[in-house]
Amino acid sequence: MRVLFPGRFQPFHLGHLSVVKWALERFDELVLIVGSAQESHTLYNPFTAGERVEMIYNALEEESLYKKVFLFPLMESISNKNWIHDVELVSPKFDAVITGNPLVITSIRDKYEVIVPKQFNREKYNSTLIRSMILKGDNWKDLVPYPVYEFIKRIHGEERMVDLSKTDKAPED
Ligand SMILES: Nc1ncnc2c1ncn2[C@@H]1O[C@H](COP(=O)(O)OP(=O)(O)OP(=O)(O)O)[C@@H](O)[C@H]1O
Ligand SMILES: NC(=O)c1ccc[n+]([C@@H]2O[C@H](COP(=O)(O)O)[C@@H](O)[C@H]2O)c1
Repeated sequence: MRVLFPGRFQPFHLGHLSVVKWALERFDELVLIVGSAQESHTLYNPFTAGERVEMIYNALEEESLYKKVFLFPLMESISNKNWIHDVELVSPKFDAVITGNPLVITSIRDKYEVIVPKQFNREKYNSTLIRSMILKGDNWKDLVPYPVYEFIKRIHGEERMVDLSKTDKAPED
C-alpha cells in the first residue's frame, strides 16, 4: 500500500521524520508532497520548494529511507476542492492520506481514507516553534535531522530569516 503525506515542511523536523518512519513500518511506500511550493522568503514560509526537497532528501538518504519515498513539490490550488485533483495529476497513485491538518482532511475525506499520524512530541517538534527559535537565535539544532540543520546553515537560512524579520511579520506573532 502507498500513502500520501503532504506538508509545507518549513522546515522538515524530527516529528516529520518520525511520521515517515512510523508510516513505513505500516505501509510499503510513501508519497511526500512539499506543499505551498510557490511560497518562499517569508517568515511563515522561509524556504523555497527546491530547498525543502533537498533538505528532506538529505534527511531520508541519511536514514536509507529514500528508496521507499517519492518526493516532489506542488503549488497551492485555486480551491480546496481542486487540491486533491491537482495532487492526483502529478502524483504516483496512492491509497490513503496521512495528515493531521483539518484543511487537508476536509479536502480529501470523501475520496480517500484519512490516517491521522501518531503525534511525536508536537510541543517540541513543530515548525512554528523552530522558525521562532531560529529568529531568536535559540538552539534549534536538536529539533531537526542533522542533514536539515547542516543544509539550512549552508544556505545561510538563519541570516535569511533575520533579514526577513526586518520587513515581514510571521502570522503566528
Ligand atoms: N510532531 C509531529 N508529530 C506528528 N505529526 C506531525 C508533527 N508535526 C507535524 N506533523 C504533521 O505533519 C504534517 C505536515 O505538517 P507541517 O509541515 O505543517 O508541520 P508543522 O510542524 O505542523 O508546521 P507549522 O508549525 O509550520 O504549521 C501535518 O499533517 C502535521 O499534522
Ligand atoms: N487549496 C489548496 O491549495 C490546498 C488544500 C489543502 C491542502 N493544501 C496544501 O497541503 C499542504 C498541507 O501542509 P500543512 O499540513 O503543512 O499545512 C499545504 O501546502 C497546503 O497549502 C492546499
